[in-house]
Amino acid sequence: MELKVTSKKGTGFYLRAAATFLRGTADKPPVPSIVLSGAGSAASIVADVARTIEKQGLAKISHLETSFPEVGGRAAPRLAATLTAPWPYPDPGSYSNFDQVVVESYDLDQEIDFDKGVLRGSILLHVRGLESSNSVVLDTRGLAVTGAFLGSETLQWEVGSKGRKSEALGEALEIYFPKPLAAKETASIRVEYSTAPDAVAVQILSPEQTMGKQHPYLFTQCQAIHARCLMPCQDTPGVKSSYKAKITAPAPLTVLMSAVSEGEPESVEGGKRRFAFTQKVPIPSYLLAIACGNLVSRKIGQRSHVWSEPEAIEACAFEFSDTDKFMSIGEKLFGEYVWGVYDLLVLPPSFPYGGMENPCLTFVTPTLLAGDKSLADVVAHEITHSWFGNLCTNRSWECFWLNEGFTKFGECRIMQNMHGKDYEQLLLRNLCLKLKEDVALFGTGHEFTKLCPRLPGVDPDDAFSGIPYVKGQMMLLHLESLVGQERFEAYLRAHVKRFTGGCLDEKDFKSFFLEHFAGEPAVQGVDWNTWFYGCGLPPMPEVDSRLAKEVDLLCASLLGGYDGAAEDIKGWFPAQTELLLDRLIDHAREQAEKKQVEEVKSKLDVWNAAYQFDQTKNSELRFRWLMLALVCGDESRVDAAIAMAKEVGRMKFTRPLYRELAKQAGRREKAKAAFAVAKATYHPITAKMVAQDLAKAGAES
Ligand SMILES: CC/C=C\C/C=C\C[C@@H](O)/C=C/C=C/C=C\[C@@H](O)CCCC(=O)O
Ligand SMILES: [Zn+2]
Repeated sequence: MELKVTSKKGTGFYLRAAATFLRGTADKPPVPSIVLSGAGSAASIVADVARTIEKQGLAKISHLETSFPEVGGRAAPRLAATLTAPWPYPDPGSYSNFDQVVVESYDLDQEIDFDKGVLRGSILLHVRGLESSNSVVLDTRGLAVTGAFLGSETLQWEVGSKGRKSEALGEALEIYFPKPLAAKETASIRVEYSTAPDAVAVQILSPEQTMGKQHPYLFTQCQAIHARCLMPCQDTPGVKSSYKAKITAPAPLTVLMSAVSEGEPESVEGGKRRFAFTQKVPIPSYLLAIACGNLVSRKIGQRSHVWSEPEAIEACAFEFSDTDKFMSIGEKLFGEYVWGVYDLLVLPPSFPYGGMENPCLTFVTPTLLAGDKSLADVVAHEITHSWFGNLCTNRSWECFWLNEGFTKFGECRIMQNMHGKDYEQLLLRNLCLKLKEDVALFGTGHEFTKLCPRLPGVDPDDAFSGIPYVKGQMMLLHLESLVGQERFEAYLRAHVKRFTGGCLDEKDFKSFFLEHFAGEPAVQGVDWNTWFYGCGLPPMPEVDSRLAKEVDLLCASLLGGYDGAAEDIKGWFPAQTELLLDRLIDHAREQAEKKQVEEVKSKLDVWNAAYQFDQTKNSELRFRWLMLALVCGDESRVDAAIAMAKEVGRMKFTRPLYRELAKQAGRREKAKAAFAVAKATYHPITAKMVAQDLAKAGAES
């Protein structure tokens, strides 16, 4: 919520408005935070209002930003103050009362109805009281609840009770116990419900949208707070539950879950089959996953099968044949793999992420199918989540970096074991560029550039970027540089042992690190607060890589007028070519700022003749090449860029392509038209985020 302050209305007006938003009204729930901004004389109104609201105890000033934009040829002071209300629930992204009652396990029983686009059935929640409580509060979004029961007894329930509903968090479902549930007492509550056809967690593809064109396909994506669209749950990473599930689907479709299969499905009436699963390791709600389609599998390792539609299975089995190698390096580095099975499911192109670490069954995008295993590092990343994230879990989305920073570190360490230190350094060089770009996108003083941002009542999708990944990895590399690699890797194994099965936040991380290295002078001077709560870029690590130097040399030659030749990059790692393109994009952006990009643009066809970028099958290279063309203002590749944005729903590619297209008026219309067509084929999360990006681009133009 943003309030733009002008000096036409006085302090009293904005004070009343801010207080009304923060307190809420009979028909509008309170907003968790407000940004007040104003320039010139309005800046002092912003300051007055913010100070008064804080004095009244309604909210705290969580961020202040001063800038001096030019207004009418003169620099005027501008002040933006973020006021954040105290968050009344135990998790910033959930309404659930898991500080009073916890869901220890559940049994999910659902039938997939492709015709109606919903899942229908029940969930039996096994809860335990932590203190005496009258009700259990669960998260939901759009669920049609038809009943709640304790055995055969009907329970009272209410949706959105006590104003707990919002666009960002959905609607609380409060179920009242017939008598208070005492501490340590258990109860099993059954809720009957069906999901909404527009549930953000679920994408249903028509047969025409699949490779085989014969059968529909369904898959879910619950991270960060979308599990509540699938089931009433305590949708916070701070609660872990084991589960059993029975999912019924029309034959001959196969159902897969983030769990171990109970074997062959049972046939049920109406030409359907019921699949059963057990996940005995307690997991947070965001790791629940379901997929259903015409799926086949191939064994690719001791504990691993790859699943996909039949048309792609051979290509998938080849691409991911290094899975066992990653697994054994992961076990050597981080400890025993406890999940039994490690399968991969290759989804349709609309899958919104590179990979999702659903336990026992990693979901991956088909954009990894480069034909040469060069993009399988995403699998190393997802395997690393088997320890960081899935066993040792961020307590809330405000410390997401404890999942992703550790995992990025671990992924690169697996790669060091595969290809050597120099290769890990090369990856780091690429990541430094990525971090710079992501920080620039939010703006260097933005809350979301912190390693631990405040996210009360915020949909974590809005805060998502590479920052928790790379800034987190950099913090760990910094700590490693203080104690040495061997001791740091031993610490990682100790960290896994310490936090396995539980959750942690940055304070738990810090105190265990200091406990582990007690008495070690090297770790005494760590500036923890700047790492955790400082905005913008951290100190960049010194990168020393022969592989990166080769790239720098070629980049300098190309920019110095050399035309390039295929042999230049023969035998290169694709990550080197990625770095080359990233560096060219960086250069083109600088030139575009100075309105001098024509020279780079004039070289694109020449470089393409040398390196065949237009023909690449590697999605990372294709994406960078098309971005370079867009930054250069190359009209001849706009259609190719639009084609990639339409065909691939992986947000890492789709969002930057749309954003770049939308920067210029003419292309913006093309981008909007493309989105209007492609929207229906995207996953709901991609559709939501691209719509936001395009709206923002329109507003800023
Ligand atoms: C500070 C950020 C706070 C919270 C973000 C929490 C969750 C983000 C949510 O939007 C879900 C993210 C899911 C990510 C899944 C996989 C990624 O690792 C993929 C990375 C990009 C890619 O390779 O396509
Ligand atoms: Zn990850």
